[in-house]
Amino acid sequence: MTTRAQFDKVSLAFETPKGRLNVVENVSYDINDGDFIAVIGPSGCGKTTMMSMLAGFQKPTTGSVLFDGQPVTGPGPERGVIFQEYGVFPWLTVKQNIAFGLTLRANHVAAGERDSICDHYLGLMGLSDFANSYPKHLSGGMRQRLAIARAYAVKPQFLLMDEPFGALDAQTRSNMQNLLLKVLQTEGKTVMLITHSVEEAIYLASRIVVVTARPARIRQIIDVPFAYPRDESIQERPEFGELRSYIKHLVMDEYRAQQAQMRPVSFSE
Ligand SMILES: Nc1ncnc2c1ncn2[C@@H]1O[C@H](COP(=O)(O)OP(=O)(O)OP(=O)(O)O)[C@@H](O)[C@H]1O
Repeated sequence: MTTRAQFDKVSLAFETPKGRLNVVENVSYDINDGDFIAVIGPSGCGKTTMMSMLAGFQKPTTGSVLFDGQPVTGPGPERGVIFQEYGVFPWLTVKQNIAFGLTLRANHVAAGERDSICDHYLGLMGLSDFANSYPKHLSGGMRQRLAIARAYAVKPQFLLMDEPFGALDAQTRSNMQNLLLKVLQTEGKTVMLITHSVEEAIYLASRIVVVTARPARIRQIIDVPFAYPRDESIQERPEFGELRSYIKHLVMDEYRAQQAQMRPVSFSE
């Protein structure tokens, strides 16, 4: 199996006015081609920071983050990113936003094809009626779907998704999860997804990385025992319920540790 991404003894600390804040500590794991990794852990523990090193937005303080065997030095077209506050340009219309990545050199496609790709994703994301609207006229959930459409449209091999479905209502969230599974099945991608939902992690992922309260360390890596393609019926299976209880327990444990740490916020040095 080909290794696509590697975290090798990765730590990251921020220098803040109050001292050094350790956010990620000694994290090592590999992401292989075709893996779907879900990262779960308490709020503020360092999940986004961990992902942003693979996206190329942050550099580790010690250790290394590799993509296809090379140290990550910045963002790249093979890594499609859906971050919470990233990816929708307010000065472009909905359709222009989806088309944007397809006009860049790395993903360039001819105008006619660009149009049909845009129409396809506008339809899939339920945004066809808003093709010529600007993002400020969209609801939070619609903006989020637009960010997803933009990332999918350029067909990156590797998707980095930070809480991509967090702002969506339950029905849309479930539609988006099923659509992601379909996209993976047809396009064969590798995914790293941050989520707060244990159910979402089990339903979508092949492996779940449970991280500790800050600084984020690996608490446990769990293989999800369900084959792809998956459908919602797996959520009724007893193994799904057992895994859910087990992971919720781990996450709750770390959540409590994080709460204890918050009073007062702990800075080293
Ligand atoms: N540039 C920065 N400078 C200083 N501190 C930072 C910086 N970026 C993040 N932090 C701090 O690092 C910690 C981890 O943040 P991060 O966003 O990685 O957590 P998270 O687990 O993704 O949280 P959430 O689940 O709430 O999105 C937080 O305490 C945050 O305030």
